[in-house]
Amino acid sequence: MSRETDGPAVVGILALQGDVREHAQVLTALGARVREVRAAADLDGLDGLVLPGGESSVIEKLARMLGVAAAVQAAVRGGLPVYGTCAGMILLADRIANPITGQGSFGGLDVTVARNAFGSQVRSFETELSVPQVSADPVHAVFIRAPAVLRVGEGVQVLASVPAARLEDPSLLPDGGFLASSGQVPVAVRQGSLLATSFHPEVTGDWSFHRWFLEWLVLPARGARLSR
Ligand SMILES: NC(=O)CC[C@H](N)C(=O)O
Repeated sequence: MSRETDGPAVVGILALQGDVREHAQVLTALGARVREVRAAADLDGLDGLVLPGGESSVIEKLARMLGVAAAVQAAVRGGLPVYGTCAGMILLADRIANPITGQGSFGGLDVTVARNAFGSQVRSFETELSVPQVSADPVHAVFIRAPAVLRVGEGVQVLASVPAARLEDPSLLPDGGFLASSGQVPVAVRQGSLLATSFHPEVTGDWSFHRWFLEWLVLPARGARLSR
């Protein structure tokens, strides 16, 4: 496999549907080189990958048809840093509580998500999140038909949450367990080299999560590979 040994990190964006351009603008402004990914070969030599917001069932179906789904799954298993926003979070989740018929996910992130858990488009909301690991300032987050994380596995770190009362149907949260007892529902999680947010930093002008993804997941993994 060919790999450039210096220059900017090369970050792919799965470009089948969704807000690809918005992610490209943020990543480019932060100094990464962006490559749109539509085929398995486009993943070759990437330092990181972004799964954008959009419609998860459409993205997953197209990815399967184009043979890129299996390649993304292999890349995730191989440790490629991946950041999924909104639909991208659903694509990374190991379990979807309410898939449409036939909908699967790429998986890798040990969470259960519920699609559209905060309600329909008209119930979209914006809020300031406290995310001390990612930013000293509150992070501005916009939720558009966003998924909620209902369960997290042991290796999953919760970076940010919102009150469970925000859910369209708070009884979605499983009884017992720390999620239910905290009254909060996670909206930003990290497991190893995988990062996922229910919301869309690419549309708000708040670049904290992209910056954190590049600095803490993409560049260290790249450094480790290059020094091998
Ligand atoms: N803004 C979004 O990415 C919405 C996600 C969408 N509701 C889905 O299920 O894929």
